Amino acid sequence: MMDEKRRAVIECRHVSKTFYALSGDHLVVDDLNFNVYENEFVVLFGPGQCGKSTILNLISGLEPPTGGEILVSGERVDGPSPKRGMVYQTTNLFMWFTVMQNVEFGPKMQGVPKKERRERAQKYIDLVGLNGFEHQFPVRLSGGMQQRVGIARAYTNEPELICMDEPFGHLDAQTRYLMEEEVERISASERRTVVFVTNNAEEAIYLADRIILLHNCPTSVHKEYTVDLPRPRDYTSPAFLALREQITAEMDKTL
Ligand SMILES: Nc1ncnc2c1ncn2[C@@H]1O[C@H](COP(=O)(O)OP(=O)(O)OP(=O)(O)O)[C@@H](O)[C@H]1O
Repeated sequence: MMDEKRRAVIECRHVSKTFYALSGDHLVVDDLNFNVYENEFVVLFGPGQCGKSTILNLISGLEPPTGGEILVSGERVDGPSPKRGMVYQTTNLFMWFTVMQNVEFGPKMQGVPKKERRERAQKYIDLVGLNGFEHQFPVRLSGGMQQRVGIARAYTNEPELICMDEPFGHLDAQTRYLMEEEVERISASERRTVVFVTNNAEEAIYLADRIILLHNCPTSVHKEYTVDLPRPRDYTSPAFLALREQITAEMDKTL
């Protein structure tokens, strides 16, 4: 069960977001309220185009809300910050940099001395299973390996919060399962506060401490589920399948 005394890393309070355009205003987020607690793995789950990426962009400070406020570690978000790491569906790696250069880029920009940032980058390269690939260029790596680089890059900044926006959406089913297991393993050994976006119920249940089911656009919190199945989870266990059925049926009500 969630211990409400834990420190809130994210506080979304009455958040709304409207995109203004000549063709008409588009209300995408409407009175969104939720907290995410320290070291919690929260999955934002909802139908396609409901506004999940928009919420992550608001939390990471890439977009300002039009109403309400978002606090991260008690401070109002008013722009992007290296304290909030992002992992995207497309890896956005620098193709002309090696794996090591990609992973150490964040600390380098923050002026972390070379020895320290190399050690830090190596720790996370090892953690994601890319030991031996430090000097390869991303183009030589598979999609799953490129996502590992993206994850190592996010962790190497040692952010207080990592946002992952459908990071395995482009991967084939088998690689996706493998990467879900990898994220499970990484977050078991390196606890972080993670907000992970998906529209895949299985992925949500496999990874989440808590699932926030979102309404269709304009989005807000429809329902929350604390997932207390033992880890690593078994996709085929009766409890897993029952929860999947329950959440999928509930999602149909949000459409
Ligand atoms: N910069 C923008 N300007 C105008 N409309 C936008 C902008 N960004 C997102 N939208 C609109 O907001 C709605 C929600 O988009 P968003 O990408 O947040 O949904 P999503 O749930 O992440 O979708 P998916 O599951 O397909 O990735 C969509 O209708 C989209 O067209």
